[in-house]
Amino acid sequence: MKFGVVVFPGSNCDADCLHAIKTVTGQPVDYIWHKSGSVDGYDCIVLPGGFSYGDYLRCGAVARFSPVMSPVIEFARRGGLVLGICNGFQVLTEAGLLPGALHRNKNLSFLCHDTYLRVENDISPFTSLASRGSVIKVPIAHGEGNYFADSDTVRRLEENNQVVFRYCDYNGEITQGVNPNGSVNNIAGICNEQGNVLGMMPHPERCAEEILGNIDGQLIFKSLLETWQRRCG
Ligand SMILES: NC(=O)CC[C@H](N)C(=O)O
Repeated sequence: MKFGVVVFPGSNCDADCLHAIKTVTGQPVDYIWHKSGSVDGYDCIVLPGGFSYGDYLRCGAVARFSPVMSPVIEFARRGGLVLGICNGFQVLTEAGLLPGALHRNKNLSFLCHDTYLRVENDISPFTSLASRGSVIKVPIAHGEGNYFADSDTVRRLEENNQVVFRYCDYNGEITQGVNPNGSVNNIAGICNEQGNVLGMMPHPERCAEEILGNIDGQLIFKSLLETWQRRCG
């Protein structure tokens, strides 16, 4: 399985993603410069976190027009696996690959701390090794992570099982104060209707090795590999 990590001007989690993928999956992984006109030969494209184009206009609003995004959109439409983390999630909503938008955090502060996530969908390619209702601890680091969509869209996301991760407490309960940024329905990550595109605000690459004191983020990378091996191996 071959992974590609897109590098936009201002990406700052590209190296962490590449390292985590290589370490956790043992699979080949390349950087893909944002000016690239092709993503041929890759099985999973990762849009990493950061401050692409300095977050000008809105986070992800400029990166969405990078040359690489046309082949990424085409790849996603053909069913290719695409993972957007934090700024990558913002790029995916701007590109129309995922519905809704990421607004400024409700307290208008940049937030950088651990969060607990309840796995709501255990059949997605990104969570196939989890069980529904299990809880993982994954850090956030964002200023615009307040997920918003109109009520019809949110209803559709819930009905179609597209909410993959929800902010919760360490027990998996949705209690007062566990929603860090004001996201509607405590949404921390969603997938598209087909399930091959995931956007999540928390950073699994920052908690994927023992030395970091938390390996919960491995779930996403190991699930991707497991899914790919089951489908194509
Ligand atoms: N870590 C990130 O990807 C941050 C994304 C974006 N720059 C924000 O502040 O919301």
